[in-house]
Amino acid sequence: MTNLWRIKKYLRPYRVRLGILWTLVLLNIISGLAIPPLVGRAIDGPIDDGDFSRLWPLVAVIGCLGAADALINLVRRYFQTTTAMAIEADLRAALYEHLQKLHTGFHDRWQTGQLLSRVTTDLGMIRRFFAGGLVFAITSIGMITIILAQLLWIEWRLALIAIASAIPLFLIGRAFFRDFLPAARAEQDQSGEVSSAAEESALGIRAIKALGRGPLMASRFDVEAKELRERGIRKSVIASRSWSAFGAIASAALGAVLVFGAILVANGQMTIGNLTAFIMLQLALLWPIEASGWVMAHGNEAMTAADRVYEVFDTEPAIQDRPGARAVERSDVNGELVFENVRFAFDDDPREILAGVDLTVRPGETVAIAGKTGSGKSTLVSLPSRLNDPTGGRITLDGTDIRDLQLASLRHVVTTAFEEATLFSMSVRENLALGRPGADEHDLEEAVRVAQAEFVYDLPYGLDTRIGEQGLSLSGGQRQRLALARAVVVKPAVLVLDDPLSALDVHTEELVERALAQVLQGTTALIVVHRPSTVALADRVALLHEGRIAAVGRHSELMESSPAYVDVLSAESEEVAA
Ligand SMILES: Nc1ncnc2c1ncn2[C@@H]1O[C@H](COP(=O)(O)OP(=O)(O)OP(=O)(O)O)[C@@H](O)[C@H]1O
Repeated sequence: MTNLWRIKKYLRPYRVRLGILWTLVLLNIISGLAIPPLVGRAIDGPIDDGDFSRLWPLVAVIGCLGAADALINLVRRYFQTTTAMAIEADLRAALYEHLQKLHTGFHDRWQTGQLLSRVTTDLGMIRRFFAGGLVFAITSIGMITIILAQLLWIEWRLALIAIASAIPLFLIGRAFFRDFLPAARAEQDQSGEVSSAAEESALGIRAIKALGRGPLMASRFDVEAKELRERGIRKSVIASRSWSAFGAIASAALGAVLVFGAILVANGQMTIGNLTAFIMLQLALLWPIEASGWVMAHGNEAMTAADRVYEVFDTEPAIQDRPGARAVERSDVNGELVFENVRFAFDDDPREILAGVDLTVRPGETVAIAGKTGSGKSTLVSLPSRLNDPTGGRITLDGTDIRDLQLASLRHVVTTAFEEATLFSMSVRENLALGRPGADEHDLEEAVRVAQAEFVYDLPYGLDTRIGEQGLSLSGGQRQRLALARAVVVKPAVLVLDDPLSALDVHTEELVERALAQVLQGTTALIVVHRPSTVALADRVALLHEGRIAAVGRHSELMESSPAYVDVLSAESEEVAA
């Protein structure tokens, strides 16, 4: 309950709307429950006396109350739905913003499907609770209280029968809470597993087809989907059992009232009009009692949904601005990047990937990082833009620890292009300008030229062509060149390139390198290299070996002085040749 309660801060901006909503709910209850006593009065009065002149005014009042009830209902539903949707949209935006702040380690650990189901299904459940369950709950409590008061007023002995039926209802409700909550959680978690499986299959469709593993993946998906179905059925069985029991007890209570009511009428202790009003009210009680089963189910689902959503909200962004962090302007940066005894280990992994890296990259210098596969090159270059933070030592930019610089401004100054070129479902122009929304036509043209990505002008709508999810309609090399152009557009002070030319043919790579060399003049750059040809871009090369920089120098010097360096490059070139 506590997590669902925490959502109240998202309700605050809608205070006025919620105020109107609750007033309408109250009016709805009053207009609905005023009718049965009036019917009773009509039966015992004008109908019993056969005095129709007194009947019509009562009929008119009952008619007006019915019409008012329907109208209020309509307006209430409008407020209820629009307010709940607005709250859901706010929560979704907040959750998305929070996900953006969480460091990459969080996203490595969490399956995307589990996050997707939280952003979609779980928030939907919370909305349905606020739009339906909560309003029903409050309406039901209000109705039950007023109806019980009316029943006691009309005939207390019959009212006791109605009240006695509350005991088994309470017991069933308690058992329901005990069983339904874990069942709902299990179903929601499994729904995340199914989303993950579907998402992985969609992303990996090429690999699945190429390996001829369609049937295998389908059968694995089937297992997850069946599990979801079974958990869903288990949950529904618990809910239906309780709802049926609720309905059965309420109907039994109604039957008992009919029998005892008939005896009281026969003995002249109760009028027929009062018995009719009593039964009408008790029938009106059936609805909130039945609805309470539904409300409890929704409430439970919303509680587990809120727990799942707050698991994400409660994860503190591991990489944040330090207190007193200052903004850094591109124009103020010289670009001296220094790694001082930098250590790094991934969460929950005792191995140190970096075990004391010392490296100075001078302003405007291009340093290539070479090393065996898995030696930690990508890890090392993820540190200057704070995609990860070192677990020991520090990195300075112009002498200031990068953790003392505001994160948002740091990432405008230090930009990275990765080997895995992720493009977004937007136009080529939007993709290019992602890191610098104010970039003009000339900046984009220059970046496209540097990355040898002129093919974009031949796309059906040139720069305005919308490229598909992950740029799937482009080749690997084309995507890589666009991602490189995107990093170049930013004109950062420090450019980090994590093997961004791996998918290019040797000829294109040479052209890109030649153009890139001009851009790199005056830009501090850190480039992960695999191919000896890419090393040509660098002023110096640093060899990463067993978590440390084992050698630094010009390529030609290292070729002479470092057998380990020769080994790494020859291994890489054999791989490339293969
Ligand atoms: N998110 C992660 N969690 C745990 N370990 C990781 C994670 N990412 C990478 N590693 C491990 O860290 C080590 C270094 O990986 P990294 O990707 O930095 O190496 P690399 O030198 O860039 O490799 P390659 O040349 O193959 O791209 C590897 O052993 C890898 O298995």
